[in-house]
Amino acid sequence: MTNSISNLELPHSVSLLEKMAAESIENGPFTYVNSGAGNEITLKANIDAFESWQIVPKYLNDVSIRDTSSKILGTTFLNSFALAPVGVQSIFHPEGELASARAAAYHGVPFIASTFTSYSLEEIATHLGDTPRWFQLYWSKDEELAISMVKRAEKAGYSAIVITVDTSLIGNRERDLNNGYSPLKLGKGSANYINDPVFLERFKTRPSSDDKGVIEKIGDLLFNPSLTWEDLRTIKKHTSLPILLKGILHEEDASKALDYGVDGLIVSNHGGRQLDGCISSLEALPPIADVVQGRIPILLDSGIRRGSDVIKARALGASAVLLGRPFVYGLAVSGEQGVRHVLKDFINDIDTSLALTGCSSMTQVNESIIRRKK
Ligand SMILES: Cc1cc2nc3c(=O)[nH]c(=O)nc-3n(C[C@H](O)[C@H](O)[C@H](O)COP(=O)(O)O)c2cc1C
Ligand SMILES: CCCCCCC(=O)C(=O)O
Repeated sequence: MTNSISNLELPHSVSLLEKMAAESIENGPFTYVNSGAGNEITLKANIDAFESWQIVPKYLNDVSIRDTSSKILGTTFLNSFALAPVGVQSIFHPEGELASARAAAYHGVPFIASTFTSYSLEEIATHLGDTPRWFQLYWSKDEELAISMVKRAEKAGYSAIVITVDTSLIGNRERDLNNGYSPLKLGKGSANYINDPVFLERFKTRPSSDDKGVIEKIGDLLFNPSLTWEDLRTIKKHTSLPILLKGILHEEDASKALDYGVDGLIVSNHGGRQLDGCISSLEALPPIADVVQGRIPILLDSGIRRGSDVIKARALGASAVLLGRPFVYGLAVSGEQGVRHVLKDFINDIDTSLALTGCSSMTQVNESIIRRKK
């Protein structure tokens, strides 16, 4: 890995950074972040969907002072976005989540830590300062382990739990399969498991991340295909933190989420990494927003690449978005500096896009400024 290019040499577009990332790290990890499931139709649809909507700006408003923030479940999103939960970040840079956490803290961008990280959720928290953080839960087959992770997150200052629901199994990621590349088998996402008291109790002795038995056990426990809506009642009994569901695409599921007292939704197809051929996130958003009617916040990810995407997502009903692959490309190219660079550009682009839409605040962005391309 090179991972140490000076900021002056870093490009100001995600597509160029993506090319640079391909040259900076090995093919296995690059393909892992870059690829999607199956024929990558949904991966492409996520980007195309943003192109199929157009902003119709309204001018001659005073936009000299602007506010790009939004407040969601008590968390201030300074620029209406957070970092998406991304697992195994040490395959892109040795400092992995610690580097991206420091970059997030530098810019005050909320951070969502994955269950499947290379560093433990407690260690990541120490690199975040007072930056808002949420914890993404892969609800383990071992319920006690899942609850233990939630409790640890609560103790480490994470202020919401994001349960990913689109991952009953891992998607059919053909390019990774063809490469024979699996970060799970390399033991790169074990930190939250080998530091968990419930997991340790099952193992009796302290396991190491590259122990074959540990890797097998994590692989077995990681996802829980038997999970149902009723299981949400269990988690609510064990934590007072707000619960968001990540991966909601159907408006009927949004309606069920309201019935089950869920606190927020993240409309997402996991960046096209799970079910190929499923709807793009942006297309899924309007019917969900219709059902929700502002009762709980809606966030969106999958395909967010530039500031105008944030404006479009907001206009169609999202309060904020999550940034995924672009920050990982920055991490791969230049560690913390690379992520900082991506965040700086993205923040500037959001601010510029807001002003050029003719709005001085995100609260003014609504359906009146967006039209579907004919
Ligand atoms: C390398 C990588 C790892 C990811 N790991 C997780 C994860 O651990 N948990 C999760 O809920 N989503 C995970 N995601 C999905 C992201 O949270 C997000 O939904 C997706 O990246 C959005 O698509 P985009 O990056 O194309 O915008 C991962 C995505 C990538 C690219
Ligand atoms: C190799 C299995 C781990 C999957 C967890 C990370 C993830 O969600 C992803 O999309 O990749």
